[in-house]
Amino acid sequence: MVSAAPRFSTVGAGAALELRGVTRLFGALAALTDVTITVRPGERRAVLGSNGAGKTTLFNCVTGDFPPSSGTIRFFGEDITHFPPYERIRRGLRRTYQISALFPGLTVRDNVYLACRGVSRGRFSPLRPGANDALMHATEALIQAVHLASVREQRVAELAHGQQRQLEIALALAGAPRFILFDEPAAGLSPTERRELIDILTSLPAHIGYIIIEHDMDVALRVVESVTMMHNGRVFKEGLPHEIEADPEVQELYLGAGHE
Ligand SMILES: Nc1ncnc2c1ncn2[C@@H]1O[C@H](COP(=O)(O)OP(=O)(O)OP(=O)(O)O)[C@@H](O)[C@H]1O
Repeated sequence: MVSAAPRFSTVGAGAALELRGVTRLFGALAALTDVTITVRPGERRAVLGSNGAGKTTLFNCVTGDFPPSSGTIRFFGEDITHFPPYERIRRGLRRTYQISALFPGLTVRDNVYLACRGVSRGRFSPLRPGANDALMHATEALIQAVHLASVREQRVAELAHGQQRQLEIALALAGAPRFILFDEPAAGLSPTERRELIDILTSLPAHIGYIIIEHDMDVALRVVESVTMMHNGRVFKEGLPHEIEADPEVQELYLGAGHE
């Protein structure tokens, strides 16, 4: 049955991401209250909830943009609760944003290249023979992974909205991530673009786990194996996609009237 208890907990060293008792206050407002979530390596999880449920704050706590007021966050066993964002990135954590973080005047290829260069930390030093080849190879592999090979020389400003979202996924994939936080990647996509997105997400290498915030249930429940439902800053339910979809309380709260 679907329950509010941390249903998928595998407490201990085996977790990719483990939040324990995470609370985040903004003044008197508790955006998150005592959130405990455990995600296994390679696991794909949807975080659902109405507007204001605390989903983005959850991401901000994990990335370090807004650290928790209390509680702990472990990433592959390491306590990262107080790490700055770049230390988390260095350990293989990535995030996409609702608002585009692309360079609109540059080509698709240059955007991906810069992302690979930015996270390479000298691994692809241009001063070493063949280093640039390795960077170009990584760039091309990511362009292929997000189905943008036919527009690799186009400027980002000329791309369709869906292609821009695909490019954001390529940037998140730069530098061998272990875990990605996807913030509403299907927002504003056409039905065709959504199908493309589902295809890209389900084709990611199996070792890359992710959490996806997504209001479009058709997308969210197709690309994950587990769901955490949030309400008023707390974990409300956890379950398998089909359980969450069929749950009367979830339907009442989230799928019913009033949800955007
Ligand atoms: N920087 C902030 N300062 C003050 N309050 C904030 C801040 N960020 C979030 N909040 C508040 O915390 C609560 C949770 O917001 P959050 O953005 O995490 O929800 P959400 O589930 O992501 O919503 P949405 O689906 O609308 O993006 C809301 O009441 C919001 O107003």
